[in-house]
Amino acid sequence: MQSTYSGPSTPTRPATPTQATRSTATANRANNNNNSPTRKQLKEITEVNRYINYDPEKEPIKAFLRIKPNTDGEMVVDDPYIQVIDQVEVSMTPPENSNAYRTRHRASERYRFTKVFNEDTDQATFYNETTLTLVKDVLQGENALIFAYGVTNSGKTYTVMGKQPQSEHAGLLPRTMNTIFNSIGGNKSEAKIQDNLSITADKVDIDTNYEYGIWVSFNEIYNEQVYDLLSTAITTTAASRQKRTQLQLKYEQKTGNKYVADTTLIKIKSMAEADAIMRLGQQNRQVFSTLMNQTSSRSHSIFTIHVVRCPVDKNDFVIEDPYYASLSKLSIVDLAGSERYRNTNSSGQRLKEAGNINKSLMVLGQCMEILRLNQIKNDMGKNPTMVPFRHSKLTELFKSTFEGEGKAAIIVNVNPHDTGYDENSHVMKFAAVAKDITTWKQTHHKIDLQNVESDAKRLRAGAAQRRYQQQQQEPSDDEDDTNNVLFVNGLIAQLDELREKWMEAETRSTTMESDIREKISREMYSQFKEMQNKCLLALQGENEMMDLQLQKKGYSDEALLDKLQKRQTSILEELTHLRTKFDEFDVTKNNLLDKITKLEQENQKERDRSNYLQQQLDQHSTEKEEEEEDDDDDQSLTKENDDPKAQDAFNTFLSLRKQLRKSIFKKEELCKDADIIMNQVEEFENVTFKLAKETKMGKLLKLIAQEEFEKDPFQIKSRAMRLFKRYAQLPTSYESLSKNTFSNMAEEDTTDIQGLIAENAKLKQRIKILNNGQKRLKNAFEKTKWTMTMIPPPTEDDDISMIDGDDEQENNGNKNSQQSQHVQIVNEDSSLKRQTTDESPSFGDEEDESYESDIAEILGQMKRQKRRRKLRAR
Ligand SMILES: Nc1ncnc2c1ncn2[C@@H]1O[C@H](COP(=O)(O)OP(=O)(O)OP(=O)(O)O)[C@@H](O)[C@H]1O
Repeated sequence: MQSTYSGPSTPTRPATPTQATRSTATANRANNNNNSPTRKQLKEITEVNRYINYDPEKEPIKAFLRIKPNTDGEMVVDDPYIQVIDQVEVSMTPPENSNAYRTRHRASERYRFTKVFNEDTDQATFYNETTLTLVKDVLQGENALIFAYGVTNSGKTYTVMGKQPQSEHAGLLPRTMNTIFNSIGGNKSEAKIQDNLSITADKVDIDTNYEYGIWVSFNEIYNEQVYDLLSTAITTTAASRQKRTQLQLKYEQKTGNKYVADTTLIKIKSMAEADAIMRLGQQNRQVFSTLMNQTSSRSHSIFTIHVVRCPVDKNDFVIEDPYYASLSKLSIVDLAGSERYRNTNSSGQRLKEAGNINKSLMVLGQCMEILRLNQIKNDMGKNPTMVPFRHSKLTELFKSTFEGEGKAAIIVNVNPHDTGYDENSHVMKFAAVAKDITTWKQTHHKIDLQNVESDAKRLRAGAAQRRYQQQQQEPSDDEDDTNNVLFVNGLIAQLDELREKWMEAETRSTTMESDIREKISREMYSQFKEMQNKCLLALQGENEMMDLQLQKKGYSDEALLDKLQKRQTSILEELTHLRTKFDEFDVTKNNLLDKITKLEQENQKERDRSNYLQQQLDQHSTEKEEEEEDDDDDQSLTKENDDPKAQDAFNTFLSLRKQLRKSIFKKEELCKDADIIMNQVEEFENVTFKLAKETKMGKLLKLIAQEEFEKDPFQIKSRAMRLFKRYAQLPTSYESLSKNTFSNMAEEDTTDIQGLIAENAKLKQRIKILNNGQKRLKNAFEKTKWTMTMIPPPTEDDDISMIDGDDEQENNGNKNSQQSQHVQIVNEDSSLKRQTTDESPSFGDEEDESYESDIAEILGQMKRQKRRRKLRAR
């Protein structure tokens, strides 16, 4: 049966007189005014344009209104606010309880549609007058989109899917599938479907020069996420829903349009299969209850039919070349309820759902509005505004359709018995905007199949068979039916073949892919193996080299070890030798120490003897001097004093002076006799200055007063000072005495002194020799001690002759670090050699110097005593 659908076309319909008049006037005003038009003006311009500037290449979005009948159990609105004026127009009068009544106006509003379907419209009529033409377009290779818009419980799902029994209440989706299979599948298919579904079999003319393949997908947009309703893994519990795989929208490389990536795409072979698929999707669809409607759908469902067409040439060859094949799509969308969430008492998840539903619907409305404005702007030569398609998944997915790639139809469902005026007014306005949008008609270039040369060809089986039968038999009325059956069978066989080919192609591609993968993996594996072998070979070579090197190294190590062991042995021998030497040196050292002790004792004895001799020498010298002085004094006094009394006094006083001098300067300490003599001097009467001077008593007293005594128990020193002062205060009338007493020393005395000096010199020489011996012994002792306790650091002059020639060659550059042990031993040895062989001492000058200083001190003492004597003489 051929469709008789010829639905009303909005562009051809005249506007109502009032609208047309008002719109034209407004448009004229807008044209005369260069300022930007207001929204109202734009709307009016659109109305005018729709009729005046009709473009046959453009296709406006069709908008169908379906008013839901009052079904059982629904609340009945007292005052119906929708009145159907005619087939394309309704008016809505705001009731008193509506917001519109309170805030804006009370006058009724009129809304025009492509077609208005009242409550009595059955499903078949609605389908035939709204969808059938789009199905035809899809089978001819065009894209189409139908979406049902309306508040909850307005009849959207009923319109799209229908309800049981399907024979009467099948929605436009099953009817579409039925039409498609009727159209492309032939009579047999039709009969089968009728038995099962009891849907009136609509059929559209198709281009028989094509073979058709039908594929379907069923998706859901819920909370701005896209899901697959045909996924086998779908579960129905709310918790598991959260884990459903979210699908992504991706760009088609060829067209740049968005599609749902990785969604299940099922090839449908019959209406029965299509029905099963639809029911599966419906079961999986999200349905949540709200306070307003227990069966309210909270998601948008999208059922897409993909029609693939492959051309058939005049020789009944199906050209399976993708270049000639075409794909067209028909999407049927059951939108979620468009009510506003504040009216639903929603909360939590429901509120989020409502927000998202309304967001996508709001974006859909915005897109429609801007598309419409852009059309007007385009007519006025202005730049278009960006359409916010990407603000929601729904608009993003159907962007291409709204932009002109295919036809679109909106089914607006209203339920005036249950839904409030304000909600339905909103829906009406949306539809009013949508219907003003035009999309471009798609032009299909006829493919010239006469000279198609393609490798992807196969003979259409059914057609060949039919042709053969036609040639064999003359046609008759009965035969016509038979031929039809044959034709249908041929078509079915052809489709089966097509399907098989399809499957083959798929299998081939899958096999090829797997083969390629396997080949690549084999190739990679072989390359990997080759690389592995190479690496292994290289490693083996390296390993062998290493082994060789290790062997060589092992050999040289052994040699080195042997050498080291030899060296160790030689070092041990050296060590033993040195230890023996050390023991010997130890004995020598002890002997030397004994010798040193003896020499020191001898030295001390010699020193004592030297001191004794020095004392003797001093005493002798002093006595000589005194005798000399005494002789000299006596001689002078004899010459100068003729008076006997004076002479006596002089002699007595002189005697006292001599006694006093002897007593004081010959003894270490001032003893009793000095005190007695001093008393006599103090008590001596009539002492004159002259007497004190001539007897040199004053001088002696002065010397005594200046001298330092170890002990002075009788205060000789202070008493001498007092006497000296007393004598000094006496009147002076004497002549000075002769001065030099030493120059007249007797010759024999000088001889004695010379003898003593000579003896002293001999003693000195002997002391020096002893000191030298002592010093050498000390030196030897110190060396021995140094060897035992500390080893000095090596010097450049140190002997390293113990290191053999080979070692020197091996150890060039780091001698010091490796030979310290040898150097230490050699040092010790060489030092010991030096100690035993050197005649002249290398140190020990301090001892010499101390000895010399001792001698110098002795001589100094002698000189001092001599000087003192001279002073005394003076
Ligand atoms: N034209 C009609 N004739 C008979 N029954 C109808 C009609 N329209 C709707 N119904 C019935 O009304 C009820 C609500 O309709 P439906 O479920 O299609 O509303 P809806 O808009 O899809 O709601 P939701 O947005 O919640 O999915 C259903 O039981 C449906 O069968």
